[in-house]
Amino acid sequence: MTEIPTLEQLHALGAAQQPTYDDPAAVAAAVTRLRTMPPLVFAGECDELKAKVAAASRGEAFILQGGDCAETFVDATADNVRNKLRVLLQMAVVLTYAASVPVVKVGRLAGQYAKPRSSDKETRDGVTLPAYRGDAVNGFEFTPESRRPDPQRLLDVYHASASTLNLVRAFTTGGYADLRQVHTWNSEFVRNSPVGQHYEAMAAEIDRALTFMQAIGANPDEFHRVDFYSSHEALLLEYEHAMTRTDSRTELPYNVSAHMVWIGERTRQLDGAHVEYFRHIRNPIGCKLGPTATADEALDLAAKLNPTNEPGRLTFITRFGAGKIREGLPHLVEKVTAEGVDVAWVCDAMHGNTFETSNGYKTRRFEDVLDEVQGFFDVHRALGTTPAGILVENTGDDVTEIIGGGEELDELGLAHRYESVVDPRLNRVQSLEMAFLVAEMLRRT
Ligand SMILES: O=C[C@H](O)[C@H](O)COP(=O)(O)O
Ligand SMILES: C=C(OP(=O)(O)O)C(=O)O
Repeated sequence: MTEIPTLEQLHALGAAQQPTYDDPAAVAAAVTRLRTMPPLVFAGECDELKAKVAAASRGEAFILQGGDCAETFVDATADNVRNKLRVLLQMAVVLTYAASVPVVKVGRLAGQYAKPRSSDKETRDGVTLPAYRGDAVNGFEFTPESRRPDPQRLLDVYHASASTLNLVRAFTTGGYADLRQVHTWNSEFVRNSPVGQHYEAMAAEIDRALTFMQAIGANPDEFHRVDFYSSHEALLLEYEHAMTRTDSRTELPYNVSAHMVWIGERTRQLDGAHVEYFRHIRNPIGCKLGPTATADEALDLAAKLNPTNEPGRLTFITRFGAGKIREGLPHLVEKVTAEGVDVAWVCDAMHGNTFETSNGYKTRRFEDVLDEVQGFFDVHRALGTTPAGILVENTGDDVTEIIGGGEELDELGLAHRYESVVDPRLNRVQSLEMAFLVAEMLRRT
């Protein structure tokens, strides 16, 4: 169980969604180099997150997992990282204050560079090239050179993730995330929107509460830092395997490229390479479950991924779509619960709600995203089980990728600032609106 299978053994099981490299020696060289790189996270931090996920599964905390669909190297800048962190901090403070529950903050960042795709190829104007699979694999530009899978990019992922995580650690421990900065996270653009004003009013209440707590002797340093964790889909076996190390405290293997890693909907085959890899690492892990997942599959996955039923170890991230969740989720949750399986249920309100507009943009409706979260809460309330968190794809910028929301963005408005390289993300205002609405749902549970 603790001995990690070799890369060759994993590939022999059949690994879905892997790039086809044309230079095996260059792949081997990149893997060898990665194996020498220092860890990006410590095993003890992963254990700490596991304990928090366990608390969320008992209803004592709530997980907010958010960030880009796909990070890009060019966007790994200080401004972008700060903006992403800022919107997650704002969402977290809204959820914490409005629902009176500790929020476990997990970024889809510092490693979210590889994407599963529906098709291996993309055709434009009669030209067919490999599909873009994330900056970890190839470039977005539609040229043969750019779309060629390049193993050197695996090392670029490491460096971009290291600098992102370094900055996140500086922001979250160095004062930027201090609760007394709650007003400064409300940037000009958001402040002028109705939801921004709602946030300002709440921030003023938080200020008063903090002043009161200080007056009665609370230590202000308690508000100075926040715990923030990194996560990504562990898709590329070469990268994830090379970033697996033995923890010196316990002699157990951990993926040290992120605190939490998850298995995607397209790579969760019970006998496939990803499940085999994941069952060996000791991080808290997620597994996506879409509308085709059966309760028996979920039970088999839990038995394989968490045979000792360790609390906080396994999160099932459901992504049914707004139209299917009320019908599909109850049976799954009921059966898994009846079997005594310890799991945290998180709602990915994005991936079951994607569609293409008539003007060619991949988008989602804000109302569908919310409806899926509402369905998730409804199902858990009806069954007496615990909604442990939400997963969103969002950004700290004012992009126009998801229609609807308070700004009533329509299909034509998508063209204004559509920047995602794969799936559409909630912008800053939509993220904040969502936080207030979810806080309301959470308060009622
Ligand atoms: O983020 C999820 C998947 O990578 C994405 O939805 C796949 O998109 P595609 O259908 O455009 O390949
Ligand atoms: C690809 C993703 O989701 P899914 O595996 O659920 O399609 C994702 O969360 O980036």
